[in-house]
Amino acid sequence: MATDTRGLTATEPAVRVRDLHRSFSESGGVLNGLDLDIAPGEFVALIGRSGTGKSTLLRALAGLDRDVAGHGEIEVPASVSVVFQDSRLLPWRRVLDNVVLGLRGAGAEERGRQALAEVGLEGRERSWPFQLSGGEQQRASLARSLVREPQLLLADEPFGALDALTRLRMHALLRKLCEAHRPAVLLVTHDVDEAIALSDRVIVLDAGVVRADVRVAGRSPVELRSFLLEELEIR
Ligand SMILES: Nc1ncnc2c1ncn2[C@@H]1O[C@H](COP(=O)(O)OP(=O)(O)OP(=O)(O)O)[C@@H](O)[C@H]1O
Repeated sequence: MATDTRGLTATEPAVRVRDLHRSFSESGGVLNGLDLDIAPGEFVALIGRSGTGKSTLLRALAGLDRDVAGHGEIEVPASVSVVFQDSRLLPWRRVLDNVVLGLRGAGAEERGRQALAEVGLEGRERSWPFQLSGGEQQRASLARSLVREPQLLLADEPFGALDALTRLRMHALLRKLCEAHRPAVLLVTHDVDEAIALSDRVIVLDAGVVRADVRVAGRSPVELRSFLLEELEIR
């Protein structure tokens, strides 16, 4: 199996990646011996210039890259949820049905309703996805992830398509949800300010390896921002 999944103990990292290599052609690797640990409950943002392998890493962790086997070690928790830039709600199912899709057990629907209430979509259970705004669709997508109580939440530019104000609202919501549910989070973003605002740690990926790995706590956001922009070679 490509990805090793397991239950977690308090002392183990939620995510452990060692010497991960991935290439898609003869001409060079996209991931070039990447190492990464994420602690349970830790929120890590992953930034890097376009094409540096962020989505490739996320797909490998999500188990969506079937050909990554044998290219390094990947350990992730048993329950992983993924949120993408588009909500990926099924258009032919109502919002609540999307949220609980695949869930079993008598309490599934009630848990779905609670998750929708948590993201501020109480009363929209029977709406169709097309009846929701872009931000509401992303909130439904977050509810669909969180109702599964993942130990790891992977998010690939989840707010990239939203306007600035909706984005800020989604930041506050995501922080609140993560504080309540405490999944480990890996958030891929192009937005340095989003990375600083949301995360405990920011990782800069460059040419498929970790170029910088910084803790946010205790650092001035202004100084951290300029350090990260330098690491991204944006001056
Ligand atoms: N399935 C694939 N087949 C061929 N090439 C791929 C595949 N997936 C990714 N690549 C290539 O790997 C490189 C890294 O892609 P990836 O999507 O991981 O970058 P990224 O850092 O997420 O970029 P961006 O910030 O632009 O989204 C790119 O050159 C891309 O074309």
